Amino acid sequence: MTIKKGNLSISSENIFPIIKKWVYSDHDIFVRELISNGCDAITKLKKLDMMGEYRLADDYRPKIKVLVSPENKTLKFLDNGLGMTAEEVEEYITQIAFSGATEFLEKYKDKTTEDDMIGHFGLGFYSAFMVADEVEIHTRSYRENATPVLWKSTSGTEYEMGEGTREETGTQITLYLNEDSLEFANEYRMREVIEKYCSFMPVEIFLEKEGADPEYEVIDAEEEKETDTVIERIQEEAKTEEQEDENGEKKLVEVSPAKNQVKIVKRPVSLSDTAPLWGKHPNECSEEDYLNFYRKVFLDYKEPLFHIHLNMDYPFNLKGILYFPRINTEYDSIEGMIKLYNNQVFIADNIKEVIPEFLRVLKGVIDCPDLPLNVSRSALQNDGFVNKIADYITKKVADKLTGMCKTKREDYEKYWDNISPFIKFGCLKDEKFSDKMKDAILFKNLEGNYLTLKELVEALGGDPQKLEKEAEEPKEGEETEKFSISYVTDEIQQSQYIQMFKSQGKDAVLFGHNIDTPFVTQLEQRFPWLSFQRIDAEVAGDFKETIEEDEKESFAKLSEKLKEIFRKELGKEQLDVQVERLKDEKTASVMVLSEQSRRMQEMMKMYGMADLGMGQEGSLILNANHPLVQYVSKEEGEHTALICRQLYDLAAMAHKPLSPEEMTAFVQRSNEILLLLTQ
Ligand SMILES: Nc1ncnc2c1ncn2[C@@H]1O[C@H](COP(=O)(O)OP(=O)(O)OP(=O)(O)O)[C@@H](O)[C@H]1O
Repeated sequence: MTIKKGNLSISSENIFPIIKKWVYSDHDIFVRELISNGCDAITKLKKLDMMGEYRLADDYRPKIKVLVSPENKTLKFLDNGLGMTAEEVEEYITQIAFSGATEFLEKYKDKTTEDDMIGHFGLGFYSAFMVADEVEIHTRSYRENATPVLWKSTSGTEYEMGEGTREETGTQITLYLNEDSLEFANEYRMREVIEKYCSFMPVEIFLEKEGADPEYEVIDAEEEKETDTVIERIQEEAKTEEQEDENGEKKLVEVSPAKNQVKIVKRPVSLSDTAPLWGKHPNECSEEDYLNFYRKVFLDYKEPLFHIHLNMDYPFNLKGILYFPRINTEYDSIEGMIKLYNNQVFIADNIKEVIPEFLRVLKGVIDCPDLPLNVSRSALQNDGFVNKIADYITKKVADKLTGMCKTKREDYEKYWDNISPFIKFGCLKDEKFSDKMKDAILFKNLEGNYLTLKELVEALGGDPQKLEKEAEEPKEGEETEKFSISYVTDEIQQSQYIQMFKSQGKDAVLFGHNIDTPFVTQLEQRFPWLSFQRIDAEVAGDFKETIEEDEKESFAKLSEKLKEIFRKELGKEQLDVQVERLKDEKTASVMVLSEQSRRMQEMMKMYGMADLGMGQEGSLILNANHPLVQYVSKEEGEHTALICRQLYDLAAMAHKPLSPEEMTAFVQRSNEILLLLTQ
């Protein structure tokens, strides 16, 4: 073969700045490109064998080898795939690969953000020049009597091609690393990159350090395999020990039997699992398999709650496993990780176009060979096919959850506190998901039982049938009668109200997460006859005794008097004070804030306007049945001021935390009260 020289249609001045920019973001991606080329070459050779166009040797074992050499500053990728003839190198490498690079350059030269590229597919072989000053290809085609080829390029824009020396079918790509990329000649760094991109490639991948001393291991003779390189056969004699028996006589006892062992060259361990769990049928996978897979992929030793195995061939090909992680919301940030693969080749984490936002708190893997990955992100967003994938994933997750709620209710309830924040988030983000989930949203009541909305409405004496109907636009002037459901956001702070509820046989639900506020707003929009209010929003009618007609006048006077005294003693002229006769005799005072005002306050807090003094103070409700209130209502006594302030603080505390000054005053006053007891 004559030596051929050539020039590529791109110049180093225009391509390198772009390649370099690319290098800074995903500078390790060339590993994926070169290894997946090797995988493709192997797949093609196996196909030729299947079609009868080539005969694979009986002991053929497809494999990719990566050799690092820190001394020589080289990196080699070897595959036993189909190899290339000189014509093929000319066509595929010189023309296609390099023209691919030109096309890439054309496409991305005006793009400045990383976001515009996804997966970086399409640059393939050329990506080697991101890290190498010089690249060599030694290849030999599977064709009979094929001449080996050596191709090299020192600049990425000029090349030289001639006859090579490779004897076996397949390809070796050698990278002479540039000074900025020497890290890739480090075995540990290379292992990390291969594990990142190639952990599940369909071909075994072995990493070795060139020229390293071989490592050995000793195994039992019966474990020896034909493929092992035996260094030495070891016959170990039985070991004996002198021991005393129960009669005190010394005897020789065998402590380990005679063994036949073999010293072999350490068996190489593939860095890729060629048959990942997601590709198997769910029936073939045990819980243990799912758990081990989770640990291996996410290095998370907390057990996930449960998983969903996605497995479909039609209308598109998609497989994957999604795990619901156990989340300690107090300490962990809820950040999931969904790894996207294309035919077992890792593409990227958390691609937002494919994985619906609310599911990005999950951990999992998705393999979708049909995904168009060589297009820009903006194109992905508008791609109907990609949207369908996201819809499908959402639907599957909803199916699994609703199925579990129906058939494994006990488990589902156990998981509920953990999974409810993201399910609610999903409902807020995705109407279809919200629709599907409507009978699988649980509400925890004061007894700690979990009820669906239907069960809850029924338990509270409402009509669950009404939930079947979506909201109808209320007619003009029409007032819908509200069905009110009380909720608790802080069991400790609101314990006084809970106590009142319990004593009257009333129930409420527990909402412990920020997401609950927007979530109930959504529910109320959907069912305008439903209204949620915090347990301290009002003192409902059933907690009060009715004031008889003939008492009304004197009761009004009493109320007026108490209002005046309290306002004066507290120095709060605007304070709303209401006097009631509460059935719960233990309660002297409570604070209420209407649901509407509270939501308004929360909203202002969210927008950072809490300090503008627009927040409303609650209303102080006094129980005229309580002796302390009765004491205050009598002519001004010695302790009136003390009692007024203490009753106010006690009521306010159950509502919101006291300020530091208020707290100090409260503690001092409490001590004063205790002192009075001692006198
Ligand atoms: N190790 C190899 N063995 C045999 N052929 C190879 C090898 N590496 C590259 N080729 C040939 O060179 C061509 C160009 O490779 P390149 O990686 O640039 O693009 P690609 O693999 O076709 O596409 P992609 O952009 O998805 O990587 C390949 O299609 C293949 O025919």
